[in-house]
Amino acid sequence: MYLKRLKLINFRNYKELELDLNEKLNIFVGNNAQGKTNIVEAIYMSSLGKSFRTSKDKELIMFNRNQSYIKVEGQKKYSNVEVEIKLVANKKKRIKVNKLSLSKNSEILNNIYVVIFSPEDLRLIKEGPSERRKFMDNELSQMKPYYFHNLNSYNKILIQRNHLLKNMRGKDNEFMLEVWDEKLIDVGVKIIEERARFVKRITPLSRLIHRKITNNRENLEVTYLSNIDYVEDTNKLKDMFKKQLKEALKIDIKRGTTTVGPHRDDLGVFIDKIDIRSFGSQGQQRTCALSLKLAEIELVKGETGEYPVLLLDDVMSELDINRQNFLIKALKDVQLFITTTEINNLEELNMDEAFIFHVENAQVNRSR
Ligand SMILES: Nc1ncnc2c1ncn2[C@@H]1O[C@H](COP(=O)(O)OP(=O)(O)OP(=O)(O)O)[C@@H](O)[C@H]1O
Repeated sequence: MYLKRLKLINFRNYKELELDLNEKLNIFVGNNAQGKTNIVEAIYMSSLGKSFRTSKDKELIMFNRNQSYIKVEGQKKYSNVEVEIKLVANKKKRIKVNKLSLSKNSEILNNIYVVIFSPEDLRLIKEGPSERRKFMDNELSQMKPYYFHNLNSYNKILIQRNHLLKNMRGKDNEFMLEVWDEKLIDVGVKIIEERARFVKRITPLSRLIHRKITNNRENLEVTYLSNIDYVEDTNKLKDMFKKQLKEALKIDIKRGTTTVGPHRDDLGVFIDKIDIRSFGSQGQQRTCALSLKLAEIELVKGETGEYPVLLLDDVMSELDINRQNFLIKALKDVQLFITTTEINNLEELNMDEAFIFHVENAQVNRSR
């Protein structure tokens, strides 16, 4: 799919902005703090209904204003799609898809598909497990709205269970946990099963891409490190979760928190059996992150029939010329949005068809 038009009112530092977009390549160039990432952020919002930079919608509304509006129009293989988001200070955001108001904001998912690649993503392998869980969760949420729903439910149940655990010390009321355990297991198992499927699909895709980037020198293996000992049978998995919760009960009460469950999952990333999270060079870790991100694009295509649009926020200058080269070649079918402070760094891009937007203090001017 590709995006055709973007409109912003009182969004971040944009009082009013309307842009026609290029089907293939859009480059936003400008100095720091001018408003480049704000544009990418608005596009991301139109896909997932939330920002990748803040969980506080209020921060997205222009200073000293109380409302903000985003409209993104896109073209899919067989249909148009239009997403509108209205943010009002201290109120729930309102979202329309193709002019119809959504009763639940999670219904925004599965309309516009984006994959974002930022400098933080390059650190995906190096950082802690929460970043890798986020990697799985964001993609799964976008492709499968019920996953997003389950994840939210799981987190709410977890908060309740932890609250109860904190108030249990010294009391004989363990039976009160039973109802929360049952709910936690029920939703948790659905999350585990989806993540296991996700990793199974992304493994061969990322391995293939990684081989190409490294000229067949490295063999990438991605594994799902489920915190609950994974078994394919749903009922057995539930039993396992139950058993592990029971075994951890004393520790959980002592610590006042739930120590087992998918909120403790991780991804294992190995090259020729070596754990890259701990032993990879910085270059290897970056290449693995790149392979995973590119695999994600293929996965979205496989699941939805549409290529997602790719948001490359400040990332090109962090890649060496070989990796830039590979990225550009691999992405010829994908609409790109690139933010950069220096256009001369983008030597490998075919600028013939590109739209180049110069961003200065929230003023956007197209030079071609
Ligand atoms: N709610 C808001 N209202 C008005 N201005 C805002 C708001 N939030 C952020 N800004 C302004 O937006 C600008 C930052 O924009 P953005 O993050 O898009 O920068 P950028 O051009 O991508 O810079 P860099 O190259 O450093 O990443 C800052 O000047 C900041 O003050």
